[in-house]
Amino acid sequence: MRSIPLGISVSSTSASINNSKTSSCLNNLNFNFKKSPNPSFPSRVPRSSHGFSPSKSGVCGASQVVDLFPIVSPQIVVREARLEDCWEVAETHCSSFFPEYSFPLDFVLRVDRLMAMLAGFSLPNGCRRTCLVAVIGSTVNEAFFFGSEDFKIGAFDGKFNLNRGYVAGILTVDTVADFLPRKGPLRQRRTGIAYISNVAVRERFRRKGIAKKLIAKAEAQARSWGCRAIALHCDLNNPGASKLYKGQGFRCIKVPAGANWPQPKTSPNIMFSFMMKLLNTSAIA
Ligand SMILES: CC(=O)SCCNC(=O)CCNC(=O)[C@H](O)C(C)(C)COP(=O)(O)OP(=O)(O)OC[C@H]1O[C@@H](n2cnc3c(N)ncnc32)[C@H](O)[C@@H]1OP(=O)(O)O
Repeated sequence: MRSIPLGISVSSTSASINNSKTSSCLNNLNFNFKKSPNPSFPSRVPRSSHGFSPSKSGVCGASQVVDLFPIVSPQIVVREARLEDCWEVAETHCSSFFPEYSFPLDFVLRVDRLMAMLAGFSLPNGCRRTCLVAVIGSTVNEAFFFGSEDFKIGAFDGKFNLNRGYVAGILTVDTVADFLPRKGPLRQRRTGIAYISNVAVRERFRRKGIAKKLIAKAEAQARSWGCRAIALHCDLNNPGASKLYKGQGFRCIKVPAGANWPQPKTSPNIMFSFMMKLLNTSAIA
């Protein structure tokens, strides 16, 4: 057990949030479909359809194989989402979190997600938010852009490039930290802790190390914002995601019994572990 500067203890073994209200919300998506659980925290974990098996002890894992033999796998670039990515971001999100939906509901979901992203999200003053994408097959000169550096449309960069590649994975990182306990009598927002949500990789691209790359980039982004830690909620019934985050150095936070601990708003049946990782701030990317 080690301690993280939050006044809470960190267990490296199992996830435990001793709060029965583990239902709750997704802070940065505007979905309102009653049928669905929180899209960021799916109750159903789609199984991957890759050709590799997860690593057993001492055996090289699938995503490690891709790291070792990059030649046989297409190049994956992780970057900030731009305007031209928005439909594929919506598709990746919906197909990963709502795989059971079929036409026409799946189409409505994608349009809803797209509108939410383009409309933008209201962020408290000083908060940052970035949607990262992992793209495959972006071969031509990445330097040729239309639009402007400083212009943002919703969660997207206002510039775009006709050679955009294909979005295979997504991740949102922000500094909103809605799910952390507030500080002091004024209940001030905690600063310096970035929050990851909406991690999704298209089913046919899973177990190739894409989520690992997205997380690494999110950590670099958080460091560049001056954050000292990064956190997330993970559905306890999502063993693949838990393994991913533990493998990347996240540890489960044990919330003290009776603590007034904010929870993501989703279906009341979903239980989450809150996971956190301290960032090595000397390694600014
Ligand atoms: C904070 C949040 O947003 S939680 C929500 C997480 N998202 C989802 O559940 C959506 C549906 N699932 C997905 O999109 C994907 O399966 C993800 C995001 C969980 C994983 O994406 P991937 O690109 O496949 O992960 P990646 O290839 O980087 O895996 C890295 C390691 O994580 C672990 N891992 C990932 N998926 C699995 C799995 N299904 N079963 C077991 N271990 C897994 C493995 O240790 C893997 O290493 P290995 O392949 O060398 O054994």
